Amino acid sequence: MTERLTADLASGALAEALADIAEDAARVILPYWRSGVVAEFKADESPVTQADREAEALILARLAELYPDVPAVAEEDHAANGAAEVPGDWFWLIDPLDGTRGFVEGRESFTVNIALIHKGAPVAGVVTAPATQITWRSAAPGAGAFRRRFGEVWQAIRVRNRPASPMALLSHSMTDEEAQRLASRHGCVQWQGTDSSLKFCLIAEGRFDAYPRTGPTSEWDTAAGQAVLEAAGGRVMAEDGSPLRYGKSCYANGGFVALGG
Ligand SMILES: Nc1ncnc2c1ncn2[C@@H]1O[C@H](COP(=O)(O)O)[C@@H](OP(=O)(O)O)[C@H]1O
Ligand SMILES: [Mg+2]
Repeated sequence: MTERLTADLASGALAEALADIAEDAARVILPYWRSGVVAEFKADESPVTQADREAEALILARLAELYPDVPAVAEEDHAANGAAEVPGDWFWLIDPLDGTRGFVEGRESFTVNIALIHKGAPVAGVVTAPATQITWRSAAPGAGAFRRRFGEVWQAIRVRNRPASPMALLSHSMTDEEAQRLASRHGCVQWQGTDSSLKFCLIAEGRFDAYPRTGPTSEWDTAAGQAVLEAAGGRVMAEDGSPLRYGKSCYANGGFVALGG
């Protein structure tokens, strides 16, 4: 069933195909940005917009066309139809618009996220930032990570060695006091608040060093970012110090820390 999938994963063609799909989803999202888009609120009180739904529909249709046998777990489908059983060894994890709150408020830091999971590990992933038109992706296993501006050539990226004054990225969803405490717990004197999975990508390209998170996230919020960061030489650890894994109960993550070099 997965012969073509595994061949494309091994050659890097899969990650490139995911990048094209995520950029097309970004083109669906962009007209809604800073255009008075209205958020509705889901049962868990998180916001959703027409842009989230249209982008997810595009991604699901394109993945089904390319790899019809691979099941998909996507944020908005999950919210509308409830928790599906965790699929088999291979599945997609999709967040069509991560950072919806910032998107609605007109900030730049929102992303499209597609990851391939194999036996609990994110083995390929792509994150696209529609507002700045930048995409980050994994490659063939062991072949690093890349970023490009839409329409330009791919550039290799890598985490930086931990500097003397490491810098943390944190969710906006905490007070300054909480953020300061969390950053210093991970040896960082400076920190910056940033929405969405962009945090993983900024560490992957060597501009920041740590992204600690204590509050809840869902697996589709982190899987693609983790795939990019790991491919760039970083890691994402659950609270017990082991790599963050996927296909957990209700697709819910506990705390974690993402680290560069
Ligand atoms: N209580 C909660 N449970 C699960 N996920 C939560 C959550 N509060 C926030 N999140 C997730 O955190 C994401 C935002 O992260 P950040 O604060 O780093 O920008 C949201 O993504 P969406 O915007 O896709 O809903 C949402 O999924
Ligand atoms: Mg999200």
